[in-house]
Amino acid sequence: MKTSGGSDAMKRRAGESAAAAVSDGDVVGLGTGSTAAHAIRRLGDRVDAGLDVRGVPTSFASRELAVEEAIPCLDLPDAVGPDGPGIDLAIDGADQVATGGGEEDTGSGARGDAPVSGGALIKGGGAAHAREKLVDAAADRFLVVADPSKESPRLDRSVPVEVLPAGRTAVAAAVREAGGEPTLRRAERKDGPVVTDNGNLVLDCAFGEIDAPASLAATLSSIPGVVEHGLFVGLADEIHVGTESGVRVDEA
Ligand SMILES: O=C[C@H](O)[C@H](O)[C@H](O)COP(=O)(O)O
Repeated sequence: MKTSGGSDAMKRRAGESAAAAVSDGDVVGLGTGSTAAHAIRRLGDRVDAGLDVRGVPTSFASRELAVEEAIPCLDLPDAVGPDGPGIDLAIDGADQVATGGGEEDTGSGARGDAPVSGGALIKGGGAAHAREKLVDAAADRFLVVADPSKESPRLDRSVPVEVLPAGRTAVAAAVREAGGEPTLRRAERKDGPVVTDNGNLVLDCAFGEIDAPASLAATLSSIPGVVEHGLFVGLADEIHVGTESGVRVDEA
């Protein structure tokens, strides 16, 4: 599984804190990335100890880890279909977490019409954001797990945008039109681009400081050829931040 910056001990504290919020009988969205992996491993320990849960993986990698941990899995369509149990909570990492400020705006991706300030996220460093957004948005509660290196008053990292392969030049042009600079994500250990679990490509789009994440989310969602983007606005309920000495839990 991909790892990123930040101390692994802090990521582990965050993951374990979120895993502790899972109750017997829950259906749990299993996020992707090095921080969510700690939550999945702790859930695996709890399953070993007799906890009855079912996981809904957000990627090939999180499914592999869940299988390794003997966590029974459900596919998303079965979990949220008419006869499905739904998803009680999702636990997922983030590449950047807004700690506050920004315009109060709403748009595509926001849950309800709550004003947006802190808690907006950039996700997709592992190119898993399309399925992550489906699972995280479907959950009754979405717990973000992070270390302090992810926190920022304003979002300013590049926004991953998953695109249909045939749409990549048209989407890139539309992103430039919207003030962004798109870069096709290239694979590190193969010649050529990163191909997502869904068979698509990723454009990492630099917009500088993002003052109005919901407005930008709506703009990106409206571009033909965009499958999903990594701005998660109005979705997070709690942020579990692992620190040097423990865990801080913030309401989003
Ligand atoms: O596509 C990947 C996901 O959005 C990850 O949750 C995100 O990149 C954070 O990963 P990590 O916990 O490894 O920093």
